[in-house]
Amino acid sequence: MSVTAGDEAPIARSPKLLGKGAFGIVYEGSWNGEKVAIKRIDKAEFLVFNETAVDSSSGGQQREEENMKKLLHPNVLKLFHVKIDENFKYFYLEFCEATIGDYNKGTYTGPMPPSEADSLHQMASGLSYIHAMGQVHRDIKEDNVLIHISSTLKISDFGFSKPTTASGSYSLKSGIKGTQNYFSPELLKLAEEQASFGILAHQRSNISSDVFALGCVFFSYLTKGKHPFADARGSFFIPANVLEGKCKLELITDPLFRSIVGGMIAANPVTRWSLDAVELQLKPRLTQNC
Ligand SMILES: Nc1ncnc2c1ncn2[C@@H]1O[C@H](COP(=O)(O)OP(=O)(O)OP(=O)(O)O)[C@@H](O)[C@H]1O
Repeated sequence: MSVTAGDEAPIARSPKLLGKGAFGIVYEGSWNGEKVAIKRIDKAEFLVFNETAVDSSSGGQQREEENMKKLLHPNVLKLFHVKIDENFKYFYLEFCEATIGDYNKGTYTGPMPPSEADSLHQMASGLSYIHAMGQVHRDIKEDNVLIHISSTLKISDFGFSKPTTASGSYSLKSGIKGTQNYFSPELLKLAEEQASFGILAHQRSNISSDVFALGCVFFSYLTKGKHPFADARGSFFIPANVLEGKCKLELITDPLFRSIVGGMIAANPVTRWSLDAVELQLKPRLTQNC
């Protein structure tokens, strides 16, 4: 991983747009002759968007860079290079074909891992590695699992990631971050407290909230895009259903996958399954040597 500064435009004149996120635009580009995805973050926009939530130690883009630099795993998106100019910061990322969200919607029909168990295992293995490296992701969702042409799934987008203690806990002093429809019940309760009383300087959360979010991603992957806590009223009611434990596990037809997802989205973080347990349960079904 390298960092450079300079005026030379890193993005071609008419670049191919790959997607847009809350913090930046992603274009196709090249790095050392290899096709890459370049995520361009506008420094000013980022600061306005994040002004109430800046960590005392670093902003999100700095965090994304620092955290990604340390990670090297087949199921975690690789950061090759960072370039900085007056207005933007550019992340040169491993190029992927689509997201799990695209696959679920049917807009991506390219190469995938050979079986559902392989896909689930790859996602669990990437997240487990991130946790083992002492980080919590905090924004696991179907659009943050990318599909590489080699039929490999990769966890991406480290803008909200943070260091954890050895036991997997982390401070909420910079606020609760992430995507609400993937929040665990304990995070939703803390978010309600935060809305009433302000930022919870002394509260802590734990990597098990990432496991809950990945359980929701597993569910949507296995049901082609459904959310376990959505009902006929639409996605607006997902948080209320999470708090009431109203989920539709029966939509997963395979009993093993149903029990794994049930364990991952358990309401109680203490009894929620660990990723080690998830990987162990999937092992007999794997067709690939992971
Ligand atoms: N490495 C990549 N290769 C190919 N496409 C990518 C890559 N990274 C991101 N994209 C595309 O760009 C989109 C935006 O990605 P980005 O990480 O900026 O935001 P997001 O995670 O989708 O949203 P948000 O940041 O709002 O949570 C993705 O949904 C995906 O379609």
